[in-house]
Amino acid sequence: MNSSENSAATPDARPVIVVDYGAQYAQLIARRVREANIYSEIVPHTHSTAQILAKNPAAIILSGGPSSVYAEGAPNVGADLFEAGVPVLGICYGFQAMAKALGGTVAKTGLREYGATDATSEGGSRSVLAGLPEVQNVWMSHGDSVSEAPEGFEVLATTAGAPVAAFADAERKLYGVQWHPEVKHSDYGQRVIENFLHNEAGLEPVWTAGNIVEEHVAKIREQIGENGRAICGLSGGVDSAVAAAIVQRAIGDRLTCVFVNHGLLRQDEAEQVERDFVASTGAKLYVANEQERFLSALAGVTDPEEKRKIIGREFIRAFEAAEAAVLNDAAASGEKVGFLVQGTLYPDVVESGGGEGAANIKSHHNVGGLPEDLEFALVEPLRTLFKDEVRAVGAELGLPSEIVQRQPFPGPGLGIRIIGEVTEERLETLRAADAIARAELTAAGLDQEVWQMPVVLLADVRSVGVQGDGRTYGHPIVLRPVSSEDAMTADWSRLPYDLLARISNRITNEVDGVNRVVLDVTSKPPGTIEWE
Ligand SMILES: Nc1ncnc2c1ncn2[C@@H]1O[C@H](COP(=O)(O)OP(=O)(O)OP(=O)(O)O)[C@@H](O)[C@H]1O
Ligand SMILES: O=c1[nH]c(=O)c2[nH+]cn([C@@H]3O[C@H](COP(=O)(O)O)[C@@H](O)[C@H]3O)c2[nH]1
Ligand SMILES: NC(=O)CC[C@H](N)C(=O)O
Ligand SMILES: [Mg+2]
Repeated sequence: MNSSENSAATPDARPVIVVDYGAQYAQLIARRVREANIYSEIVPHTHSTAQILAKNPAAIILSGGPSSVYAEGAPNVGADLFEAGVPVLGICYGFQAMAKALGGTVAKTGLREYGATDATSEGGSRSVLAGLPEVQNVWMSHGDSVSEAPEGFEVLATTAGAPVAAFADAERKLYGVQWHPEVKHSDYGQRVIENFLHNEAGLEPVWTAGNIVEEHVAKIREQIGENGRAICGLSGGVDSAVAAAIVQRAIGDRLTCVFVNHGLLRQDEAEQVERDFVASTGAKLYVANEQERFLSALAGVTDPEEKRKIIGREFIRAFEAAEAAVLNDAAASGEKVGFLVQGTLYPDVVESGGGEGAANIKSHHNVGGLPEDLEFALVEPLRTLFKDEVRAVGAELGLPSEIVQRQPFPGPGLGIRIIGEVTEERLETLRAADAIARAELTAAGLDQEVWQMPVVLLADVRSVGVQGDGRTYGHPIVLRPVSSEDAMTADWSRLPYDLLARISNRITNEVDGVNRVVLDVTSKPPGTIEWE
């Protein structure tokens, strides 16, 4: 998505639906569609044709997947999906499933293609390959092939291992490619996707940062009403700052931001949020000092999910208390209250098991960690966006780059970075170590290279050390620097050794009770970014 000019047009609310056949790349397909300035959502292949069509899709993309279409129990696509008049693009497994459903032939050819391959296409209508060279480098990952295209289809390309590597039926607006246009290794992949969306399906590229802001401002005005008032949970992070700015644009000073100091913050964080946020936005800010509430609720708790649920619940209790403190008069005078703005993003929803068909990986405090007796009506303008999209929206709203480019910090804060029970003493230890690591990363000029760097205290692990000629029996600190595009996947950052050495030296010298610093070299998956 671009931060864009043509904000006058209204966005096409109809999504492009990506049907996920268990692909490694379903998320990536949705992102590429969004990069083409068209809104996209993912659904699992267990959705029936009726469920898919109920979403009123502007187009449909069938993803790749690990199965073979001819195997018993393989996920199928109903032939009725192709009769709805909605343009469809099949990719890899999706392409094969489409061929089979429409009467073509798919077989195990024994010709496996993994990685870079040349696809050749000559003459004909070109269709989704319009404007591409006749021989292009595409990225493949298949062992099955379409050997005969269904009736009515034109073969658009071939490769050494795939006699039918791409096909099209322009009349019915049905298309398929054996390769993966969504991965960057396919040289013209994005062009194939854009040809499909813009030229063949005829969709306007109007899903832009400017339009998202306009659409949400209008929706929020309607939801909150003429005389409604709202509070916004503000953390100092990007998401809540952008959410607050959108809502402020919609209802002005009928919005009050509430910053909860839950005692799980990093060093100097509370002061910094109070200072910077108000200075750059002029928003009304109420600071709720709730350290006691959270720490006593967390006493004795070690299970990560339990911690998250407790923190999610206490956040809501803190918001209720704050609302009573700041909006009591408004409620008494008959104004509408009870709206809570949160900076919830798409990945928070997916990881909390709220993405359709997704597993519950961990309960994000603002989604899966919400209590059942929640009485607020939630206002979540960023709920369908990825982080980089939120940053584009923030820039569009004119927020300063210190806020827009800020590294993420989870709402449950240091509470999920102490492995073991959360106590005041452990928080102090972790705060000191974290402050050193952050200061050194900043001094090395690497804040923008690194997505975020959780610093974790293994409070229940001890190891033997030697410091000042004496034996120590202390705790390890874990550094978890990662690079990422949207927090859904991540890789560990290759920080320079001398920087790591400086951080390690300073932490073991300056922080009492810590005698060892270790580096987490796990990507996501399999590890998540946070340890709990
Ligand atoms: N200390 C806090 N006080 C009030 N609200 C909070 C606090 N921490 C988190 N929240 C709420 O929970 C939401 C989700 O937190 P999350 O950390 O994902 O977002 P963020 O802090 O706004 O941005 P970032 O992900 O960049 O840290 C926030 O957008 C905000 O509404
Ligand atoms: O506001 C939040 N509430 C939460 O409960 C939460 N849990 C993880 N995170 C942040 O989400 C991103 C992905 O983290 P994980 O790989 O650990 O799931 C990373 O950026 C994490 O810091 C949270 N943010
Ligand atoms: N990546 C895919 O979608 C693979 C599809 C199918 N399993 C094959 O091997 O051809
Ligand atoms: Mg945060």
